[in-house]
Order: sequence, then C-alpha cells, then structure tokens
Amino acid sequence: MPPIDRSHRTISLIGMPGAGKSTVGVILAKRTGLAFTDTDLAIQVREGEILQDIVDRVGNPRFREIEETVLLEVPLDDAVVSTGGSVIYSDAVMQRLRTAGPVVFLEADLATLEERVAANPLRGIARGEGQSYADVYAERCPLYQRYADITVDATAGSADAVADAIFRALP
Ligand SMILES: Nc1ncnc2c1ncn2[C@@H]1O[C@H](COP(=O)(O)OP(=O)(O)O)[C@@H](O)[C@H]1O
Ligand SMILES: O=C(O)C1=C[C@@H](OP(=O)(O)O)[C@@H](O)[C@H](O)C1
Ligand SMILES: [Mg+2]
Repeated sequence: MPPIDRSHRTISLIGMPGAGKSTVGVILAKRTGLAFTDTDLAIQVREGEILQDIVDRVGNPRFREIEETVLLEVPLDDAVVSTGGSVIYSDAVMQRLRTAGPVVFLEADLATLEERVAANPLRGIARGEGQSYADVYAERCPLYQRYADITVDATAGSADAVADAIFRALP
C-alpha cells in the first residue's frame, strides 16, 4: 500500500462501539505511515481513569462534555483518529474532524455489534437511562450517516480487510 495522499492527512473513524474503530485505526495508521490517535485514550489520560469508570462516575451528559473538550483540543495533524462512539453528539467536534480530512463511518449490523460488545462487558457506552444498545444504535445511525464522507462495511471481513476498504475508498 503506497503512502497516503498528502491532501488527506487526517482520517477520522466514527461508528458504534464494537464497530472496530480502534482496531482498524491502528492498522490503517501502520499501513499509511500516519500517526495514530485513539481519542478514548486521550480522555483516559486526561482524567486519570479508564473509560468505564469515568462514565460510571460522572454520568452520560458530563462524559460527553469531557469528550467534547478533549476532541476540540486533540492534535489532528497527519493522523488516523479513532474516535469514541458518542463523538457524533458534538457538531463542533464533527466540523473540526471534517475540516482536518475525511470522516469514515464504520457501518456494521446490530447483531454483529451486540456480539462484539457482549464479548467485553467492561466496555463503556455513554447512553441515556434505560436505553438499550439497540436504542442507541437507532438514535445514532442517522448521525453517523450525516457526518460521514465515506462509509465502509465493518461487518464482513477482518479488521485488515476493513482497513484496506477504507484505503481504497479514500478520494
Ligand atoms: N472486522 C472485524 N472483525 C471481527 N472482529 C472485529 C473486527 N473489528 C473489530 N473487531 C473486534 O471487535 C471488538 C471491538 O473492536 P474495537 O476496535 O474496540 O471497536 P470500537 O473502537 O469501534 O469500539 C474487538 O474485540 C475487536 O477485536
Ligand atoms: O459510544 C459510546 O458511548 C462510547 C464508546 C467508547 O468508545 P468506543 O466507541 O471506541 O468503544 C468510549 O468513548 C465511551 O466508553 C463511550
Ligand atoms: Mg475504540
């Protein structure tokens, strides 16, 4: 795979928890020579706590404020940026990401996502009181679609195959 076109230096990955943003992002970074940023790790380092504990301690609305603050500050130069699934609730953040380069939606079906998330029950999801994963999926899908420059299928195929599909879809 050749080095990334310099006019598309920052590639942001969005999608539901379990879509593979973190897994695919680092593969894409290795293959393109771009840096890699997982914004969840930036949040964890800033707060000195792991994601699930932050979400449990501060609750959903406050977590989204913290996430927005971090994502408005995180450097975006020459990087693949794997975001957290709730990033699409901030229009300001999404405009910032889109200005930096293409935003890629990792689209996956509900059953696959639920299976992946269930395999790690400690994964944090910032959701409203009483909301199921399916409710969150239904609420967010239109937002992922709204902000996506590119949509790739993240259900079928390995994480490597998804990274390849993103690379091929870059303009
Ligand atoms: N294309 C894929 N096929 C199968 N499993 C995958 C794929 N992409 C990611 N996974 C697995 O799904 C889980 C969630 O992946 P992760 O990258 O953490 O997703 P996200 O960052 O979008 O929440 C991990 O266990 C990962 O190994
Ligand atoms: O979608 C969400 O509500 C969240 C997704 C997580 O990241 P991943 O999408 O990488 O799992 C993390 O940001 C946080 O626990 C909240
Ligand atoms: Mg992730």
